Amino acid sequence: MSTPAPYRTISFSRSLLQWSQLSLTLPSEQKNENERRILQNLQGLVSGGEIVALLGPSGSGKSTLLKMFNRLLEPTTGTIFYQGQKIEEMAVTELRRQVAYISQQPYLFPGTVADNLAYGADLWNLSYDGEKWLEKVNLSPTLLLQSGENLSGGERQRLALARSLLLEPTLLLLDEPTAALDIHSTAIIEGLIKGWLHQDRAVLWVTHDPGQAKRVAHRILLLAEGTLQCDLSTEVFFSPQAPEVVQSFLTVKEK
Ligand SMILES: Nc1ncnc2c1ncn2[C@@H]1O[C@H](COP(=O)(O)OP(=O)(O)OP(=O)(O)O)[C@@H](O)[C@H]1O
Repeated sequence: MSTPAPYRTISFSRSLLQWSQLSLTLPSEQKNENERRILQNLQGLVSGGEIVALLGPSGSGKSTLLKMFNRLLEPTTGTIFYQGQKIEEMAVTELRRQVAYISQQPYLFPGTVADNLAYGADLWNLSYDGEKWLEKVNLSPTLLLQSGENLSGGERQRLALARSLLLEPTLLLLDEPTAALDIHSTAIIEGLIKGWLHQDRAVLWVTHDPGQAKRVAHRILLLAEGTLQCDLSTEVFFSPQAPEVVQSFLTVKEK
C-alpha cells in the first residue's frame, strides 16, 4: 500500500491549538426529551506544520467543533488554548484573524469581489494584490469588479479562501472547502493549502471524502455522535492496523 507522505520536509513544531473536556449541550427541541448532547468530552491538539483532517458521518459534530475554535460557538464545558492562551481571553477580532474559519456556505459582503477581498485587509491595513489572489484560488481576475452575488457556490468558497489567506492567518479551519468544486479546482485548492503550510501554520480540515483526507492530512480525527473515535496518523488510519471503528466507517463510505 502506498503511504501518503506529502510533507516529509516539514517537522512539526509546537502546539498551536489545544482543547480539553470540550462538550456542547443544547436544550431539547421536544418538551419531554432530555437536553441534546452535541459534543462530548473532546480533547486534542493541532501542531504547527500539520494538516489534521476531521472525518465523521453527517451530524457527528465536525462543523460544530470547528466553529468553537474561533468562537462562533461557545462550549458548555472545556477549554481551548491558542498558542498557549485561552481563546476567551483574546480579543475576538485578533483571534479570528489568526484562526480563520471558512464555512461550507461563506457569507459574502454586499458589493464586488474586490470589496470582499478588501474587507479584512482594510481593517488590518494590509496591502495585497487582488488579481494575484484570485488567480491563486483559480478564479479569473476579471471577476474583481463583478458583484459577489453572481458567484456560484464553488466560486464563493474560493473567494472566501482568498479573503482569509490574504490576512495571513496562522491556523485555517476549513469546512469542506472543496465540496462544491470539480476535480480540477479541488486539486488546485489542495495544492494551494499544502503550499501555504509551513512549520508555524496549521490546518484543521473537515471533509466528507476519505480520499481527500488521505491526500492532504498528516493526521485524522474521526468523530461519531459528538465523541472522538480515534486520533491516528493518516498512514495508520488507512492501514489494515486501523481499529474496527475506522474500518467500518471506511466500508460504509465505499458503499
Ligand atoms: N444551533 C444548533 N441547534 C440545534 N442543533 C444543532 C445546532 N448546531 C448543530 N446542531 C446539531 O448538532 C449536530 C452536529 O451538527 P454538525 O453540523 O456539527 O455536524 P457535521 O458533522 O458537521 O455534519 P455534516 O457533515 O452533515 O455537515 C447535528 O445533530 C445538528 O443537528
